[in-house]
Amino acid sequence: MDTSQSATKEYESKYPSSHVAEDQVRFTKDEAGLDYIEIENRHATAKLALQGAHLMHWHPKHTAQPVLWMSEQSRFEPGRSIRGGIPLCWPWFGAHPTDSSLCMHGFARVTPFSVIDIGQMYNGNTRVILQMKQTENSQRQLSYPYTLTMTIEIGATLSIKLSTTNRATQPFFMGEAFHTYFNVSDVEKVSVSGLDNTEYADKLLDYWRGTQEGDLTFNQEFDRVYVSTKTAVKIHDPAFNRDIVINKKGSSTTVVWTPWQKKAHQMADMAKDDSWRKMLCVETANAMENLVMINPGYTHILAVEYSVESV
Ligand SMILES: O=P(O)(O)OC[C@H]1O[C@@H](O)[C@H](O)[C@@H](O)[C@@H]1O
Repeated sequence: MDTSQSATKEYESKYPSSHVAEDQVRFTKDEAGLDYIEIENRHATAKLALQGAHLMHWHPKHTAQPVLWMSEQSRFEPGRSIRGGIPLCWPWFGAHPTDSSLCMHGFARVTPFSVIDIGQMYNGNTRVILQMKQTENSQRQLSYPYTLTMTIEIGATLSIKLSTTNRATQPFFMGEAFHTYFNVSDVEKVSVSGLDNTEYADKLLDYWRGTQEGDLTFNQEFDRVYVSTKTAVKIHDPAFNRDIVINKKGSSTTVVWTPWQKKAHQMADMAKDDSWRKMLCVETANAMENLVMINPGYTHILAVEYSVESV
């Protein structure tokens, strides 16, 4: 029996009542013990890690190139975040507001999730519902009771919903983001529209505040948090003959980041070549003054839909 068969058997015995779309889904496990779900349906291929509900690959069949970028040097280890794809930042974005010893971008991206359901949709899409497990590490960092559920629908478009329910008796504040690494032809040859006239904090200038004029283009390290913006954003990539369209709901912040060579080469999980040029992060977020307050018993949903248009 190969690793994927035994992982599937293990899954079936754990989740006997789940509606598994067997011909679309394969469960695998690597040597480090991380679990993955590989999906192929008539619209797309995808792969996700259960640690961090982390989508690593999505390639709609109507486009020549995958949409998500993954670092070839990414490490796959329990408790370590994966470089590329869609890391999930929760329940804070960036550094923890009061305790710098806690991990950057929150603990969700290094916490295992359980499978709640996997099913085939009427339109041929595959929907995966995952819920974050409570671990000693997560409880140490957030003692409030909550439920965090991620719903990922894989098709010609990709829809992701992160739902946070406050199960405590007092309100709680949180930051969050889908920290998506997009696969681009060359970061210097793409532009981003949809943020014209939007206020931003520039992390490279100690959070200096400015207002965006026109489309974004990139010729050096770029790290800006665009605040109080709910608009759709497009990545125009003429060399790949496509636009990537990012439509969002429940998000008031968009973060745009490219490390450029020096920073990319300082990162242990990025290659010391030019592969950083093939990525651009456009993150659907709630951060800074757009933190979300959830009242007891209420649920907040952060949602995004990615689609690819030929140009
Ligand atoms: O290395 P990490 O923790 O995944 O963060 C990567 C980047 O994430 C971006 O969202 C931040 O704006 C950057 O400042 C940061 O460098």
